[in-house]
Amino acid sequence: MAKIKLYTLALIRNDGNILLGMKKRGFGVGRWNGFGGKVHSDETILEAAKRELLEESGLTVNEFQEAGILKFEFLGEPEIMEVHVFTTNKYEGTPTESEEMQPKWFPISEVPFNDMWPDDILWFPFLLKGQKFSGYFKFKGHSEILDYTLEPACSD
Ligand SMILES: CCc1c(NC2CC2)nc(N)nc1N1CCCCC1
Repeated sequence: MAKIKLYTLALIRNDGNILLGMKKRGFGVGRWNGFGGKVHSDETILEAAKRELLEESGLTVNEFQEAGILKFEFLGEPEIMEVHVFTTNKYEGTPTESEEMQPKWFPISEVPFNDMWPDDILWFPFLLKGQKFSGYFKFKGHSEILDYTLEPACSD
């Protein structure tokens, strides 16, 4: 039976810009991404999203918008990664480099998809339009999408 592991991913907006972080080590190193990570057993998904964002970027967020849910399967691996994606333009603090991430603001028109996870270019349009989405991706390794589904999701 596939084991589902919960993750968070937060994308911070500021007018026409979006905050991304260059991953400095570990899973996804060398790629720009939102801020997030594993949900611990003693916290809610929202608490994890806030904690990971603060740890990785120095920003404090009290109000997240649910943007969507992404499920990832990797060929040959039993674990399904379920990523809860959040967005907000209400935050406090200044983006600060952490051990994990080097943050940088990008104009929406200049999102560096070539240096991001390959799925991102597919679901970012939903996020940028404020249209909730639900996606499932089957990967071979960390760069090849074998197949996927992606659709608008109803709010509740
Ligand atoms: C689940 C991996 C992943 C991803 N796709 C990967 C090919 C499967 N895309 C994006 N943007 N973020 C991802 N993570 C966000 C939560 C922390 C871990 C990395």
